[in-house]
Amino acid sequence: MSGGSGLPRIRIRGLSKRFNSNVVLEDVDLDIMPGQSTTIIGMSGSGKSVLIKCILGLIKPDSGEILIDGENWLQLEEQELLLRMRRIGMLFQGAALFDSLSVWENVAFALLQQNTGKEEARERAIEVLEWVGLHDIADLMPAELSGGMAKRVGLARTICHKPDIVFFDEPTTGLDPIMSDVINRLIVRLHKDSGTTMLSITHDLKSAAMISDHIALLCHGRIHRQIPSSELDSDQDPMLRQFVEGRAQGPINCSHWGKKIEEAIQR
Ligand SMILES: Nc1ncnc2c1ncn2[C@@H]1O[C@H](COP(=O)(O)OP(=O)(O)OP(=O)(O)O)[C@@H](O)[C@H]1O
Repeated sequence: MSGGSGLPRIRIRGLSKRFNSNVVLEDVDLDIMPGQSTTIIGMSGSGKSVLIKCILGLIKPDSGEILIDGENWLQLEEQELLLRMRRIGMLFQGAALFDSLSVWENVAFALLQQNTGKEEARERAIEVLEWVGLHDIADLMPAELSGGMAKRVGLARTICHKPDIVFFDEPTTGLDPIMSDVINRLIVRLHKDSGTTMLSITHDLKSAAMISDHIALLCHGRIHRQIPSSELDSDQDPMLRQFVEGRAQGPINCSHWGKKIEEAIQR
């Protein structure tokens, strides 16, 4: 399904979410155009996961709009939302494979849910497993996989049903630098070959620069700055620089860490 020229595939307006007194998102605005790959970066606890969970309908925001191809998903009935979710792919941080299903059944999970025949689903699963370099493990169980293999199986599962929009939650967390590079390269290839719209969250700046064409800094509950990823090293915004250079001191308010830590880093 096309987003149409000029219309963002994902448009977020005034999105706010608090947990009791903890204000996590406060008036978040974000546009992602069709075929764009955007990565949200930000400190631990800045609300990156909460933002993605709001988009996926896993957390209900307090206010705001989430428009996908111009349609407000927050106003959809559950059944309608489930139908729309078929167009979405999601790679969770820990790959989140089902232990009781074989690798190919995990990969083809969305297809099997959509009543695709078993043989056709297995064929497609093996095709995407080949794409991630794992064609010979279709009948293994998740417990038999290494972390890097599980991540690649998770990636195969994310794209098996040919989604229009893909979300990546920390795609390289817990992987060694070489396996991280493999995953980054697969994501880049996916983006190049399919033109899928992508939204990722990560702490890994190398990964962010590689897999995305735009980078957005989530800070103090808002998208503070959005830049082309090619400008990550040259952009002079003080908060962005503090984050990129990994400095504890600077304009990003770290008060939620507690007074003791603040005092310690001032010394
Ligand atoms: N279900 C929840 N109930 C209460 N508080 C929550 C819930 N989910 C998240 N939070 C709080 O929201 C804030 C943002 O959490 P979130 O997981 O989105 O951060 P993050 O930017 O993804 O961090 P990290 O990079 O460490 O994964 C944190 O203060 C967290 O404690």
